[in-house]
This record gives sequence, structure tokens and C-alpha cells, in this order.
Amino acid sequence: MRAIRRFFRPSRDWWRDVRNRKLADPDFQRSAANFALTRPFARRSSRRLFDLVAGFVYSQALTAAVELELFTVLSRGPRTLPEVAVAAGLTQDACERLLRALQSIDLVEIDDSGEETTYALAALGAALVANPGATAMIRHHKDLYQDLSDPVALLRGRHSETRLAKLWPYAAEAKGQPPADANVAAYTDLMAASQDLVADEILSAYDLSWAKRMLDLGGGDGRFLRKVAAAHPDIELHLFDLPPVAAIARERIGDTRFGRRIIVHEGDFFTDLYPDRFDLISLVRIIHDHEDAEAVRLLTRARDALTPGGVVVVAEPMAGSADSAAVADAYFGFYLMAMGRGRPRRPSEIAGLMNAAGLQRVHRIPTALPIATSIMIGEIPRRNVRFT
Ligand SMILES: C[S@@+](CC[C@H](N)C(=O)[O-])C[C@H]1O[C@@H](n2cnc3c(N)ncnc32)[C@H](O)[C@@H]1O
Repeated sequence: MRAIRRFFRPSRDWWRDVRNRKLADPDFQRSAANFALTRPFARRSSRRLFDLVAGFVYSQALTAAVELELFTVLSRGPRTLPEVAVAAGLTQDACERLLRALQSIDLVEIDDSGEETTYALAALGAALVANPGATAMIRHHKDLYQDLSDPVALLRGRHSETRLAKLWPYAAEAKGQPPADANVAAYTDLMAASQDLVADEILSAYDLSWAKRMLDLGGGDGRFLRKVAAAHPDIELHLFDLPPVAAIARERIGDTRFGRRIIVHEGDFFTDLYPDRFDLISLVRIIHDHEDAEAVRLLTRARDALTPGGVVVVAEPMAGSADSAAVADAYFGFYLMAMGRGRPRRPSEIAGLMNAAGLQRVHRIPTALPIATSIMIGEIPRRNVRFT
């Protein structure tokens, strides 16, 4: 196998070298754009390059539209320019500029076939209206946008305190700062807003119905466990999170029909005792917040809290597939750097951490939307059974 790889590598390197030299040649680019057969590729590649160069402007147009509640206005049906401008509190000129920008990035459709031009949601705009999690992220990205204003300083660790480090108190706490309650509520809401999609993915990809007693570590406001409770009426459910988050979870769960079914525990999952032993322990969007040594410590504690035959489920966006690389490696890579802790990982890296924590038969469960979450499972043997 190694010999085959050695045989192919020089030729692969050679091809890449030839291709890159050609693509870097302006004459080649010009003739590719002029020649009918290569023109579609040339156009696609220059469009993709431009999208990378200008993507931050698209995001700012999107932010303006969300802040001005423009998608909500258009979700009620097509509107004329004066109607949208009044609703958004903009001059007609500014509003038209924004609407045209949104049309160019497939969020709005403009219909000028009738007497009066009207503006409506395009398919992508309609999808956004149906996804409150995405809207919450867009609003939150104002902070991330500021933190990324000098990406090189961030990469070199030579930046002043980031907004994200302030928002995520448990990341800042590691640097000796106490968590502020307002920030705890803000990040808990943000997580809750994007949890439904993740929970649906987990529940449709992995059958939890065998479990009798489940613990969700770092369970936030309990949105995930409420979905589990609705889908599996017989599982006893426990949530564990930091005291201020547990207080929010208690209040929110208490207001629902699951008030008695989900038991909320507060504490530090690195140092405090877990409330009992469980046959299923989930860590949803937790491991990527932590460096390797912390992650292994947490997974080891989870393993120690399993009953024989028990299972640990790790669910979060993971790097390594074409579908999820941009969200994991680019988005979370930089997001977590701005937050000050953690890293996105490939499934094989998470498997390595789970193995290091003594979990066995570690494997991946495929999900339909890896951009929302991937899933890794690790087990401990039943008594008297040894996994080979
Ligand atoms: C990224 S959020 C994920 C929340 C939830 N699992 C979800 O997917 O929506 C991380 C959670 O871990 C909790 N957490 C962080 N450090 C913790 C610690 N040392 N002990 C207990 N919970 C902790 C946070 O309060 C937060 O609720």
C-alpha cells in the first residue's frame, strides 16, 4: 500500500504543480474565460474566488436585513418598495440598495412584471425565516465580527480581550474571571435557539430507546432533553450544568409538561460528583469547547459514571468531510480561537480522545446534516464481556 502511495505521490504533486502554475498565469485565465468549453469553469471559479473575497460584505447585508426585521416583513407576502422602506425605517434609496444586495445573494426575489415592482422572499430567505437559530447566530455574529477584525493578531495570540471570551464565562473563568449572569443567560439562549436542529439530527440518527437512565452533561437550558423526553416517554432524564445555567434550565423545564421527568443538577462537570450512574451519557456541543487533556478528563469522568454496557454519545459539528469542513475547520476553528478555548476535531481525533478515556468500540453514527452535528459513540463492556 505504502509502495503504491509512493508511486502515485510524485505524479500527484507533479499534476498539482502544473495545474497551479497554469491557473496563476493571467494569459491562461483570459483564454480559459474566452474559450466556450472552459468558460463555465472559469466563471464558476472566479465567482467562487469573489465570494471568498467579498463574503464579509454579504454577511453584513444579511445582518442589516435581520436587524431591520426585513425577512419578517416579507414573510407576510410581497411588498412594494415604499412599504418595505417604511417598515424598515430606511429611505427608499437605501432600502432598494439593501433589497438588491439581498437579491444578488438569493435571499430576496424582485418581481417587476406588474405595474408596481414588488419584493418577496426567495427560497433561501424563506428557509432563514424558518430557522430562528440562524437568525440568533447572525445577531450574535456582530461580536465575532469585531473579534476577527485583526485575524493575524488573533492567530498570534496578540489581541486584547475578545467579546466572545466575555460572552462565554466558562472559557473566561479559566483565566480567573468570574462569570457574569447576564452573559450566562445570553449564551444559554443562543445555544437553545440552535438546539432544535441538532436534537432532531441526533434523535433521527441514533436510537436512544434502549436507554433507561440518561445524563446530558452541559445540557444548557434543557432543550435537547425536552426533545428526548417527548420522543422517549420511558427514559429517566438528568441534566448537569453550571449553577447559573442549571437555574435557567429548572425554570424553563419547570414551565413545561416535562417538569417532573427531567431532573436538573448543578455543578462543575470537571470536579463535582455526578448524581448517579447512567446507561447513557451525552455531551452535545461540549468537547469542542475544550483542549485535548480537558476533553479526555471529561470523557473519563463520563465513562466512570456509566453502568456496565453503558454508552457515551458525543455530538457536535466535526471536521473532515466536504459537507462539514467549512463549518468545523473555518467557522468553529476561528470562533473557538476568539472564545479562547477549544478546537474543532475530526471524528478520528474524537475517537482518539474517547479511546484515551477508556471507552471501547468507538464508532461514528452517520447523520443526514453533518453541518449541524456528527455523532460518535463509545461503550464500556457489560460485566464479564471483553470487547476485542
Ligand atoms: C456550548 S454549550 C452547549 C449546551 C448544550 N449542550 C447545547 O448543545 O445546546 C456548553 C455548555 O456546557 C456548560 N459548561 C461549561 N463548562 C462547564 C462545567 N465546568 N461544568 C458544567 N457545565 C459546564 C455550559 O454552561 C454550557 O451550557
